[in-house]
Amino acid sequence: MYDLIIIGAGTAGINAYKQAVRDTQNILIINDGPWDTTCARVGCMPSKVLISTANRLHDAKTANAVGLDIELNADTSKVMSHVRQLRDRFTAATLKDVENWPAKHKVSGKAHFVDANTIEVNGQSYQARSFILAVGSTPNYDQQWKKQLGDRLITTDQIFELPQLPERIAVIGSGVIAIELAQALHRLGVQVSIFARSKKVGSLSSPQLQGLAQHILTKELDIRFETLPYQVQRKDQQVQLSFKDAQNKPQDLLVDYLLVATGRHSLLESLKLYQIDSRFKDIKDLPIDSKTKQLGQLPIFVAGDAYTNTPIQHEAAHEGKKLVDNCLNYPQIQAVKTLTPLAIVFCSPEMASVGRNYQQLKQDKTDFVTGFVSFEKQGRALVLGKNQGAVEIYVDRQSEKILGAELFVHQAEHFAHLLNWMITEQVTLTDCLDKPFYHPTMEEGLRTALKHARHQLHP
Ligand SMILES: Cc1cc2nc3c(=O)[nH]c(=O)nc-3n(C[C@H](O)[C@H](O)[C@H](O)COP(=O)(O)OP(=O)(O)OC[C@H]3O[C@@H](n4cnc5c(N)ncnc54)[C@H](O)[C@@H]3O)c2cc1C
Ligand SMILES: NC(=O)c1ccc[n+]([C@@H]2O[C@H](COP(=O)([O-])OP(=O)(O)OC[C@H]3O[C@@H](n4cnc5c(N)ncnc54)[C@H](O)[C@@H]3O)[C@@H](O)[C@H]2O)c1
Repeated sequence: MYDLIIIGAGTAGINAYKQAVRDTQNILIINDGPWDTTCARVGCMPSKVLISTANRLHDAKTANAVGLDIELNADTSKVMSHVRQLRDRFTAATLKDVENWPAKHKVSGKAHFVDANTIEVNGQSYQARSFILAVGSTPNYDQQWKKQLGDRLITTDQIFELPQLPERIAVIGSGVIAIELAQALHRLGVQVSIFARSKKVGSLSSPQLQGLAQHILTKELDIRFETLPYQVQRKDQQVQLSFKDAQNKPQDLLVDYLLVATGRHSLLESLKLYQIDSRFKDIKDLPIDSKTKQLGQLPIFVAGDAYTNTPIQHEAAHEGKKLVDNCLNYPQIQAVKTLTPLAIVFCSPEMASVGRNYQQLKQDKTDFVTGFVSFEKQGRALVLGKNQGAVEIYVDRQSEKILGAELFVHQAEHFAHLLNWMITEQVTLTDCLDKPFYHPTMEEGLRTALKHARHQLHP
């Protein structure tokens, strides 16, 4: 019997293995499919390469904002081979790591449970005292649409394999993946039409920032809010979408591909958990503790995207690593959800959310003030030709500690880290304002927001 079996070798599983192997050699890691992680193969990394190239082109094409006039064109077959080349470099690094692990620790194949201590892979049984389930998630799409459209319906599992970018694409969804990729494709010259079932774009929960994001992004992108196609049909090598326009008139749109970005679902369903306990049939209703990630009262823990409200890479890595202690020290277990929340959307301007977001603070009836800054007239943002967007910083009225922030601004990724670390250190508004702010920088904008909050606390 193994001390621990890890199922899934993505970000969470790999981190769990690397942590566990320090304490025991009596472990096994099982993985279905490639051993190079969703993040490196079809997620974070190829998407960020595509976005980065698209933003370079966009900056050059809009260089009149900084007094330049540049004519440029993109050969999208070169762009796509660049995406794959860099992607292959990232996946190769992960695979090299895995290759160095002892062969007796690794099994390739799809695992499922037989009982609480036994799993089966490729017809063979393995037993363990504890398990980490790190099986990740997979894109949602309508099976009927897939049948009709075949290879013309794509998700993030296929898009990075396109030899070149098509002329026209329709995107379903206006969440994180949809908005990142739709904007990148648009900036690379693809005619993009976005169909969104709601009136929300990206991840922002603050009504003011959400409104601003909709306003700014719809100036650049063709987003049809609260509109979904009622019919899709394959027409030779194209897709015809039928939908009703804002005047409720039927319209048809012909595109080369339909990119479906309507969320992802957990692969826990592949594990047949109901063979452990019949109450585990509905994977949306599993008794998994949100802090310790324990399944029921069993020595079974779930890491990463398989079960989370934060399906992001660093959370998956952290959970994978931390859950090893819960497994090897069982029944002594502790919370693994310990990181101050941090989420970034790499659209442009970038969106970010740090600590508790606006909606959570409102729901909890927290007594807070909002320090606001617009970057439209901010000095450094004007110099960079990136004077768009705004930031909200939420400050507790009693303790004057920073509780959270939402951002929609150029390079929000850097502000988000600064603010996250300040929240983690439980820094107060006065502590923050006592720090140096170099001139002229975008960070001076943060100081404006902090001062705005202070003014409300001490008019
Ligand atoms: C397009 C896209 C862009 C993204 N961009 C970012 C970003 O910029 N920043 C960020 O932080 N996050 C990003 N993410 C999210 C990030 O990729 C995930 O949070 C992370 O990959 C989750 O890791 P994981 O270990 O939980 O799952 P995975 O890496 O998916 O690993 C799960 C593994 O388990 C295997 N498996 C499944 N079922 C079984 C079974 N029954 N038996 C054996 N093995 C099984 C799977 O085949 C897979 O190898 C992005 C995701 C996508 C799709
Ligand atoms: N920058 C990053 O960190 C990054 C980038 C990409 C993905 N991710 C992670 O991946 C996760 C998944 O991203 P996502 O964009 O797939 O999910 P999401 O939840 O952000 O967006 C899903 C979108 O699909 C729509 N939708 C859902 N069901 C639908 C249906 N039946 N019909 C039509 N529309 C429907 C939603 O309204 C929403 O617009 C994210 O939550 C994020 O954590 C992170």
